Amino acid sequence: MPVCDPLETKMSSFSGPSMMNSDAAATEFGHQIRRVTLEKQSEIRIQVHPFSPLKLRVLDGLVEIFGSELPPEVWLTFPPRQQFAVFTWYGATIELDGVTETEETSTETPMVSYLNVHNSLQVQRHRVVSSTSNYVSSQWPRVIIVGDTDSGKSTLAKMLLNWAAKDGFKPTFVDLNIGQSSITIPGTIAATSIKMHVDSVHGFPLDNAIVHYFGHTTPTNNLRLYKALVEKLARELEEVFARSAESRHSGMVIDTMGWTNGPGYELLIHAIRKFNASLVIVLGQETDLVNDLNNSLKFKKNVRILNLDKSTGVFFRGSDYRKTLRNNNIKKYFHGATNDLTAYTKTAKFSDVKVYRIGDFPESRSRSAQRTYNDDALKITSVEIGEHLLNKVLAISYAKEPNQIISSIVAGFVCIKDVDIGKERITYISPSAAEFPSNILVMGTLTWLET
Ligand SMILES: Nc1ncnc2c1ncn2[C@@H]1O[C@H](COP(=O)(O)OP(=O)(O)OP(=O)(O)O)[C@@H](O)[C@H]1O
Repeated sequence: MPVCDPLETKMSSFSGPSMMNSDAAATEFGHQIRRVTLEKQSEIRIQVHPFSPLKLRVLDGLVEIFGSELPPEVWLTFPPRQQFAVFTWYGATIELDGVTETEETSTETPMVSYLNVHNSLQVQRHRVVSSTSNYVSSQWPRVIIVGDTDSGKSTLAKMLLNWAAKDGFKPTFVDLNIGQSSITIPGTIAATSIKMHVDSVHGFPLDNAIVHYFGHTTPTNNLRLYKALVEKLARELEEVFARSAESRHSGMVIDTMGWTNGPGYELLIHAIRKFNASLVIVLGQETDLVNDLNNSLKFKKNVRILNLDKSTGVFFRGSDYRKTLRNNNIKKYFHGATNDLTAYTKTAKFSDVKVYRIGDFPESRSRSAQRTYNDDALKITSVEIGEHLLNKVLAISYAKEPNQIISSIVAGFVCIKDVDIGKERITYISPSAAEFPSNILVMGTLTWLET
């Protein structure tokens, strides 16, 4: 990677499947091995076929996918639908095997401006490491990325994390994007420390993630709960930073939802304040948003706002496609990125588990209309086990008592596959055979119908 001038209690074994490899369906669509030569500072933008994986290997030169360098000569299998760019700083040759939905090469990328940001963060990190000033006054980088949906926020977050990890730091990734979560399933507010580059196929590490279950893919179902979980996560990370100088100096990168007006804007300001962000990156042509942020944050010390171009390579994802991606994300949790893991099917007596919900919300999104369910938003209510739980994705809480549910992280998730009222038993799938850490399960509106 070239250096440009600088600008001024954890997820347990329920955390999902580990790495795997699969050749799966490529042959069904016929092998089409081809070479692609990339000139310096160019990228090939790929959307993998919806039903067939794509294999890719590097023949010559250094390439990276969103900041994660690919090993030479190793065939990597990318699952159907994955969208990514293979970028090279100095030129490279790669080989592709399989069918792509779309494929285009481009030399017009904002990568230099993104790398400039990384270099300025590195200057900040090194300054903090060598500083003798006290904990409170040390300004380690806390970056929050905001912008419209499909502006490339998660992608830039990955780059900044990967480049920092490559330079020997261990930044924390904070994922507040409940609609298209990156760390684990949708509906979660989570953070994880990035010790190595983020795997281009399998995504973020889950073993040490701090995960809270919001349970919905839109914050409007319970704005107060969303804020409460953001605040809780921010406090938990402060504790981590107080204990670990390495994490503290490495700082954090926060990914947000693409909702930037009205209540969405308020949630952004709330997150900027609670995580004490030092740099707000606004992606895309967002003059109004930049002005609003400048206005809202003018009395907040030590926060800089930087507007960067969005990459023309970012894919637009309509609402149906987003739904499909959410389903894929849950499927990945239970069955692995390349679909070659079998989840455990288990049963439990009704009396073995207790299901709770937080606040008042409509059980299905279609019935929610525009109603805002804010009364008793943080009230914990016991849920009777019944057929309404079919296909619901429930979080396994670490809480020992119901009143600890909001403040507790979750160990993982199960999906309810059958409810036998007569025998008073539920059947569920889980990525782990381990016992639950407590008998408390948390329900939201998230469902998953295996296809
Ligand atoms: N340069 C690129 N080439 C190809 N694909 C890209 C590129 N940049 C981003 N993408 C893809 O475009 C899609 C949208 O990008 P990303 O998830 O970063 O946007 P976002 O702003 O975080 O979206 P949202 O807020 O809606 O979740 C992703 O599938 C990502 O992998």
